[in-house]
Amino acid sequence: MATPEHDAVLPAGAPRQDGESSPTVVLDEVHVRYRTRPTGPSGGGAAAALSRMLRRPSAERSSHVHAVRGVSLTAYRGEALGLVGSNGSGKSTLLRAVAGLLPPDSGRVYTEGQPSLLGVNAALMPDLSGERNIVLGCLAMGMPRERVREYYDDIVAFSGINETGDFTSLPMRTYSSGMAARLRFAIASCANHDVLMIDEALATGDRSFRQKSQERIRELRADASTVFLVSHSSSAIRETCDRVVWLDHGQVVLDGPTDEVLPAYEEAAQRA
Ligand SMILES: Nc1ncnc2c1ncn2[C@@H]1O[C@H](COP(=O)(O)OP(=O)(O)OP(=O)(O)O)[C@@H](O)[C@H]1O
Repeated sequence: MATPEHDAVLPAGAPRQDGESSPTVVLDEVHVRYRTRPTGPSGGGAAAALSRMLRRPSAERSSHVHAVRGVSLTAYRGEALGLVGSNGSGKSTLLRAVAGLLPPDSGRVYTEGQPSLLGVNAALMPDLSGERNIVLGCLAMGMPRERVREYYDDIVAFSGINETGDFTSLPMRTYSSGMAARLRFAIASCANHDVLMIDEALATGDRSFRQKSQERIRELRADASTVFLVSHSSSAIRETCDRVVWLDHGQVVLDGPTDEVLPAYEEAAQRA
């Protein structure tokens, strides 16, 4: 069995194509399991004591969810790759493994640079103002302070959060979910990334914002970034991605051009 590992750089032996289309992410037989423990009433109350007395010994054992099962794929510079699959098929887990947030149990993840994961729950601070979150978010992505100042106005303009008032000075908890999602996307996509992963973050924006973000994704790709997009919206995938990976129960069902994989996935989803 291969050693579980997340390698920051692609090894010399990784498959390479000529010129610009070099690989940015290589997954080699990646397996990810979550350890889970059965829940029950806790603490010293009567319900907890009764629950402990009634619990069978086997329920004490922790079990696991095998969320990603032997996924292998290679993503290249300039590629936008959509991940589709039903709820619980392992899409978010796979992205978290690529981002280095979840170490694989076995198999290997090679990435070029540090991938940035933009999820619906990206860690912005609800009690801090939009302005503070922009600065902290950029610093957290490793951007030098001077660059943050340089990008600040663009981020505010792109997010559109000040269109109806001075929202940058207000705490983020006062934002609508769509505004927060727009700000997250604006922060994450302001700089070039070798690998940018977007997990359903486009879903909350309105139509005009979705168009703007798709345009931004095209620019990132033109600058040779690789973009992963997880979405339940076929139109977002169709408009953004040229390649689609369909996951089911943690395994790759199909991996290929969008116009081949997406119709097959949609047909299977309709039958289910
Ligand atoms: N923190 C966790 N602990 C235990 N199991 C988890 C955890 N997160 C996800 N899982 C399980 O792992 C499997 C894959 O979940 P994942 O969130 O990756 O799927 P998904 O394809 O992104 O789903 P969705 O489309 O609903 O967002 C599911 O069975 C889920 O219940």
